[in-house]
Amino acid sequence: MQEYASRLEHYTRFELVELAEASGRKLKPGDAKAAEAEAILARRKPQDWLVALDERGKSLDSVEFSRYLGKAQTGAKDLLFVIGGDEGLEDSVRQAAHLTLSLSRMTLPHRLARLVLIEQIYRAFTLLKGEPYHK
Ligand SMILES: C[S@@+](CC[C@H](N)C(=O)[O-])C[C@H]1O[C@@H](n2cnc3c(N)ncnc32)[C@H](O)[C@@H]1O
Repeated sequence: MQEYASRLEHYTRFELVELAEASGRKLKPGDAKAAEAEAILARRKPQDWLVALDERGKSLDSVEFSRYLGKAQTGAKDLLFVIGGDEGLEDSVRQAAHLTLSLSRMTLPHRLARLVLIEQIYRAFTLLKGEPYHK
């Protein structure tokens, strides 16, 4: 994560925000998910395109993903990628999303999903710049 985060600094402003899991507050699973959704949606700014990570979402190849990043840049949009906790994301987050993105049809632990995502974001920037990282 640190390696890709520092590589990304050459291309964009990147911030990793970890919200506390609401399940630690002794809420029932549904209520914990709703509390997490509220905290996620409260962070959204008007210029953000929210991208919800979910295995049931849309599959893009790396070139298609780089075009999506390019479109956000052209439209002066900030991308807010959201990865769920153990219980996944609540429907309200998926409904608010500009894109629901799948990295694979398999369910990944959230830290692994985060690592795959950041590498793909880095790859996307190298593609947009025409740099020789992507083979
Ligand atoms: C352990 S998973 C949660 C699984 C949960 N049971 C569900 O139904 O969503 C934690 C988070 O990692 C992300 N994630 C896991 N696998 C993914 C995949 N294949 N594609 C995109 N995101 C994924 C999602 O954001 C998910 O909410």
